Amino acid sequence: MTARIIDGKQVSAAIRAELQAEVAALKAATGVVPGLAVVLVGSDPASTSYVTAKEKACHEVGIFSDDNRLPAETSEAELLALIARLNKDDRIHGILVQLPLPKHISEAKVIMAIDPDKDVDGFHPVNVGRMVIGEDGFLPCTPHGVLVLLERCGVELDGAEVVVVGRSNIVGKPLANMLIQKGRRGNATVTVCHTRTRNLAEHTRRADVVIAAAGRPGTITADMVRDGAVVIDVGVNRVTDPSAARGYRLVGDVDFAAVKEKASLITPVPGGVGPMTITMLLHNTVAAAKRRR
Ligand SMILES: Nc1nc(=O)c2c([nH]1)NC[C@@H]1CN(c3ccc(C(=O)N[C@@H](CCC(=O)O)C(=O)O)cc3)C=[N+]21
Repeated sequence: MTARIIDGKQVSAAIRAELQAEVAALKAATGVVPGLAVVLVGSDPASTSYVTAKEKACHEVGIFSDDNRLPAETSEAELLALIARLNKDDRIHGILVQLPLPKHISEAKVIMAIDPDKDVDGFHPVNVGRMVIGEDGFLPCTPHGVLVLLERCGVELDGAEVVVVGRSNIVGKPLANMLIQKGRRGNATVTVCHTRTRNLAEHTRRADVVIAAAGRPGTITADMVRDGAVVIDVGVNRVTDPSAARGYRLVGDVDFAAVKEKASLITPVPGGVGPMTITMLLHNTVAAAKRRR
């Protein structure tokens, strides 16, 4: 079987157009403009490019973006003071602190300092707890983006066998929790695999949907995928490539060329899950602005 390639950019563009209309309607009805504070500490090239992409996406849909770029030497106390100020700022409905942070700053402390009602990343323990028990809160952007992508591509999850490869706090763990939840976009039977899983292929071969979120190129090869399976690649790995303009190339966790000959539906990297992550951030920011009214 040769897979249909999921166009994450196209799905993202459709959702961003819907959000743009929502933002315009909110502004017309109430005068409220959703605001997102983005905080970047240091100048890691990958982080800088993600943050720039987030700010650009905000402008496209009419969200006010408050750009906070701080030097790598910023102290933990200074960062916590900035967060306290943003928590109180009425123009700001969402706060995103780009991870990873420099080693001298505790990520756990910083995440805990963000008002849970402005935590559009869905990383605060309060929102993690709400997600696990199925209560309203902010869903983390990447796993949420995966579910919306599957839904918009007509993939039925009810009763499906889903194998998640990876157990990170930002992708694997929340994704597994969301997939087992009762209701729309849930009701799946989920197996979570990781680097200590004894026979990974034995698990992935049974899956109707394989979700790769291990952060390692080549994690999923063609022999590990059942004919006709749906394959979602969450990996974003930079590999050096002297022939590329930027000196590197982006690859996922899936051996795309071989797996696409076996799957029924597959996401590429780039252009798959990545754009959905930013789109769900915009979605959460608009929801935060509406909720606070
Ligand atoms: N507090 C926090 N929240 C995050 O959501 C967060 C974070 N920290 N730290 C880093 C990861 C990574 N992440 C991505 C976002 C967009 C793309 C994306 O748009 N990728 C494009 C390509 C981008 C390119 O070409 O470089 C694509 O896959 O098509 C990828 C990865 C968000 N993260």
